[in-house]
Amino acid sequence: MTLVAGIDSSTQSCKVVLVDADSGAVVATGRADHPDGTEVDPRAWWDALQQAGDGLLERAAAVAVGGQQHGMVVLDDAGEVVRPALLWNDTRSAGAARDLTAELGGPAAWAEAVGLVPVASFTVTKLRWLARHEPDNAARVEQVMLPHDYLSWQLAGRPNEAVTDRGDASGTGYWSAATNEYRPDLLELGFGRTIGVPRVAAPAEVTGSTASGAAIAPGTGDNMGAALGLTLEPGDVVVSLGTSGTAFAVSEAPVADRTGTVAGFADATGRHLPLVATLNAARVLTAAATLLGTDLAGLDRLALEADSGAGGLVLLPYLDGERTPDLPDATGSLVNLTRAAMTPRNLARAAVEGMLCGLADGVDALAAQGVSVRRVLLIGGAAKSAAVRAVAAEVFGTPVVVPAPGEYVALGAARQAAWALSGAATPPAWPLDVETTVDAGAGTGVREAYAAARQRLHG
Ligand SMILES: Nc1ncnc2c1ncn2[C@@H]1O[C@H](COP(=O)(O)OP(=O)(O)O)[C@@H](O)[C@H]1O
Ligand SMILES: O=C(CO)[C@@H](O)[C@H](O)COP(=O)(O)O
Repeated sequence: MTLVAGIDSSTQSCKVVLVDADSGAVVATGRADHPDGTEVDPRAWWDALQQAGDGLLERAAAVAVGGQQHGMVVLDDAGEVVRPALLWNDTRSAGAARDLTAELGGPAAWAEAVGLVPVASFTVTKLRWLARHEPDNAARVEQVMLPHDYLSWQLAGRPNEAVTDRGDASGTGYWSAATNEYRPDLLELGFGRTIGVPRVAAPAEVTGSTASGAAIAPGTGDNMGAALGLTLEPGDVVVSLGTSGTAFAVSEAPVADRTGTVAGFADATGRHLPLVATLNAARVLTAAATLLGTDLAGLDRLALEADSGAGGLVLLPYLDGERTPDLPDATGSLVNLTRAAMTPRNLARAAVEGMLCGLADGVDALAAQGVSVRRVLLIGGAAKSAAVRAVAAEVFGTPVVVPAPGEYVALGAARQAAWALSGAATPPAWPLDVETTVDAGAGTGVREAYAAARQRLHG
């Protein structure tokens, strides 16, 4: 049996799956936590990868890394980390995003150039922040890479040339998914000078080998990894509920949304991955559970006991600021409190509904860009919640498919590794097992109440 390994180095943890390259069956898994915070020393991810992959990576004939997108990893001329990486959910570069948008001539100019409009998540804004706020650190920077690029480079023994892929490169703000080219002018606009960037490999290229001799595939961003790990059909939209909430679909054509709501990313197969991301997803539920003095199972029970609409309560869940809508300095709000409504059940329900309404707006934004939405595939840590599944079917208004429990980012990376190893024109056909499908729920006014509250508080 030929084994391949897939890695998901995401915000909260590193997960490794060892998979039979022919069937896609998972034969072993590993996991290690990442440090908390919105800036993290990339060496901590490398440590976590070695821990999670211990006893697994050596058994693989090929390996690939899926990683959290956008994080700014800056290295000096000796390949050493200059400062901790600023992550996708670090909002300190919101001002830089506004400046960069204006400097290029506005949102439409950015959408046209690289398929996205700067917000604090994107790498180019973090480089601008670094250049303006830490000039001594900035002066030492020789090259910039993304979290998955850094780990692939470490796995390859830190070669002279670092490698990335279309998917992750498309989230930097200085690479265009429409033209498949870097935009050195935009990198320079952001950072003030030219620095090294990884080479963008072909989707199934073997880019190097590990110390134990495994072939290294290009890897990709975590959302692109998930798209590859799920066998998507036309009309499928994926909603991932991890630290971030994302809604995305594979498309043949590039997307350039000048409102900035949909980011025109590339996927990991040579196509495109229009995507909407929120900063507040699974952790809204953990915060709500803490507030209610319960755990996630308790929150789930309470939310399912409440009526749809939470007695009128609406949570705008901008607990870590927000990216979509673009409100980096926002905080959360709980509105429509009355004595009757203010029960633990309604609070739990409002947390689930608020988290999902932001993603439902994201699915609508994808549809507005021409994405066909026939069903939603729900993945990520919070997709385990029964309340989330039930509310999702209601607010999305489509059937909600919950794939069998699995680490779909890591599986997608493994599938890419198997593809690179095979030398075939297309990825291996691995089946997608479904745990359950929840029928579309009837509209109950939840989204309207959410939209009204958002309009009232944030315009
Ligand atoms: N049963 C559950 N209900 C709600 N949230 C859950 C459940 N199980 C795990 N989670 C949450 O899922 C999150 C981790 O999901 P994951 O997709 O691995 O995130 P990331 O990829 O961002 O690291 C954690 O915040 C965890 O609390
Ligand atoms: O910023 C984005 C997508 O644009 C996030 O989706 C990150 O890629 C982090 O993912 P998770 O750790 O939440 O999976």
